[in-house]
Amino acid sequence: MKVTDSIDSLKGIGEKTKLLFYKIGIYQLNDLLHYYPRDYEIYKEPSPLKDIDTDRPVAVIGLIEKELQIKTIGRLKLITTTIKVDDEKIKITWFNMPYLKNSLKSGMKFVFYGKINEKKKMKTMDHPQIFTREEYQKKMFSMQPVYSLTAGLTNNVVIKAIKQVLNQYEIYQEYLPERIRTKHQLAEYNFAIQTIHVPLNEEELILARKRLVFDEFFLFILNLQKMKEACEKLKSPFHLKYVDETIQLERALPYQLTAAQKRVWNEIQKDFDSSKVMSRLIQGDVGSGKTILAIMALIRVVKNGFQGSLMVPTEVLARQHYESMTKMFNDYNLQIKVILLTGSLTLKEKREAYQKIKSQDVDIIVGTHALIQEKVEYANLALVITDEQHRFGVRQREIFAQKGKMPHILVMSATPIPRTLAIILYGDLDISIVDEVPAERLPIKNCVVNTEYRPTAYRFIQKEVEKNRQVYIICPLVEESEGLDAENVIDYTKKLKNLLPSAINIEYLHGRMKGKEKNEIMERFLKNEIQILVSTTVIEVGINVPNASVILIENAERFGLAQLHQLRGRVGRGAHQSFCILIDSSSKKGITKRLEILNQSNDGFFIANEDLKLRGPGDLFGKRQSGILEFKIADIYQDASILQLAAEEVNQILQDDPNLETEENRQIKEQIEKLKNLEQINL
Ligand SMILES: Nc1ncnc2c1ncn2[C@@H]1O[C@H](COP(=O)(O)OP(=O)(O)OP(=O)(O)O)[C@@H](O)[C@H]1O
Repeated sequence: MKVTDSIDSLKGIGEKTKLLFYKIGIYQLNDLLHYYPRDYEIYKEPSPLKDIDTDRPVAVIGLIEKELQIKTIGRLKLITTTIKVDDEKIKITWFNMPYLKNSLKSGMKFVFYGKINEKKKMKTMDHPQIFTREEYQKKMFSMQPVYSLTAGLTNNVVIKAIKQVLNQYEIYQEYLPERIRTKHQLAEYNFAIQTIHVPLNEEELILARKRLVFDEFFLFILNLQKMKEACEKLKSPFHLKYVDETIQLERALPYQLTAAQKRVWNEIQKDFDSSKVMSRLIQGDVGSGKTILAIMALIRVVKNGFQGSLMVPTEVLARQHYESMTKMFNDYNLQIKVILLTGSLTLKEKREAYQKIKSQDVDIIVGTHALIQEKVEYANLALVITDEQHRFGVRQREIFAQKGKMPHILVMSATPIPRTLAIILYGDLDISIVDEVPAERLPIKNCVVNTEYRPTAYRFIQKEVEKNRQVYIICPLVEESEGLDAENVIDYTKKLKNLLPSAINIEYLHGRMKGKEKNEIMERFLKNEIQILVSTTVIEVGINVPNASVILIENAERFGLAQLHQLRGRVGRGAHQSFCILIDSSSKKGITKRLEILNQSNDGFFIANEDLKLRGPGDLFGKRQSGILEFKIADIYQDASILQLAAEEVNQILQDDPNLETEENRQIKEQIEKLKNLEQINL
């Protein structure tokens, strides 16, 4: 057996389970070993209720006060009871486990393990695990990994599969020099992989995690540096002379570019003036006006007779850019042809698009990942604009190099990272910062409230709609989900429709809808035919509807701060006063404190820094920032100090041995090659 063996070479994994593993991106044993847990259940000593101040599962010893009740709702069986813990009552609900009635009787004491919530001043626990005290004693202090799953695949199946592999192999060869490991107290590689999946205690887990985080950063930075070296030597085959159309557009815009936008535009122009291949990152807070800079760069390219492309993370956003660009080019009579290329086009539409791209019948191609698929042949692509989620890494550059020439690259990012980190993480790119928002913008007014505030919020929303404004409402879930106590867009929309006058058009949007439906909803929202859009976080990145003035975020406690900041950035993009209402459905002090940070500031950098302070380093289970340079295990904020160390080591190594030729460094080189082949490296 080898790590490159297929997942179904394991015992107990047949065709059906194999496909479930495929769904979460696990094809080979190697993928499985690098599929790290998203969390761990830690069975700590049962705590007294008054000491519990966390949103993590805990164990409590409870006396069953009432016989279990069974209620059937459709196909769902709800089993409820109340337990008494230190003179306080907790309402317990299980789902579809009617047999519990036989073993859990009133007057008996058990250990209940689960999350404690508070609903209408009553403490609740949904679907807790139950143990006798003896059983719990045995389990105490053990840790169980929790993996991200897909419907049909259980945590246990993943655990069993991983254990099979771990039991069989001395999996990997250590490749990191002893010197580096000792200096930074890094655990051995095999130990780290083993322990991340089967930790014996928290101390070992922290060690294992540190090693894997270091590796992830180390290899990532090493690759970036190599890439930078390679790029610096490249001469661009595209000579892009200055064109008048960009200045004409700038003059015709309904607004003045901010000083920051002008500065960044100059930096881009300088790259074009030089003979090198541009690799530039434009970093700017939400709504700072990065898009117009991208458009101006595209115009310069097109007016030099070449093609440019804009690649974004979602179809909804691709369509938005496509439409606003087409309109802008028509309005200003720029004679530029734009085409949309996304996964949801029909085969026929795709074929037509490929043809037009190949014959240079179109100038600008806007789309999702579909843009870099094999079948797309560009006639003359000179500029690729992408966002940080689609890091335009080695592989993509290679694809383009194979397809022809090396285009200029512009990466856009709204991630607020301090400059020192940005320099490391985007080491291959020159950085431009749009550090200013348009002057006439009014700062967003924020409030963090609990669920009792909803009626007031709805009255406020109604008034805003009467003023012709529009509203986003964000819910974490698409539909009601077993065991998850959070708002969902489908029921929420129904509820709002009943509460608000029928003249107000309320619709919902979520990621599981078909592409066509999503487009239709977004188009209607853009035209103000829909006034209230109840949505999941599909609207998170880039969506631009300047007339929207309110965003209400339900279960705000469930989101990371960076994500909330992104969501909030959907309003305050026009001249209207905008508002962000964060509904905190938990009553935990720590969480509210976190949300308070958003209340204090609209500045992404400030928020990221405060968040970091609050979480403190080494907080293994902090909410990971989503959407930022997706590392498998590392978190750029939380692990900032390891990132620095890894960067220092890389610099040292490359300074001493640029081609990684010494015996020690050759092993590192081999590891990179191996991981690249296994697609296990974040490039
Ligand atoms: N200098 C300016 N003055 C006034 N409005 C501007 C200016 N620059 C851009 N805008 C407008 O501000 C809005 C937000 O700009 P844009 O969509 O480019 O933001 P962004 O930086 O891409 O933000 P996000 O990261 O949230 O997508 C748009 O409606 C745009 O037309």
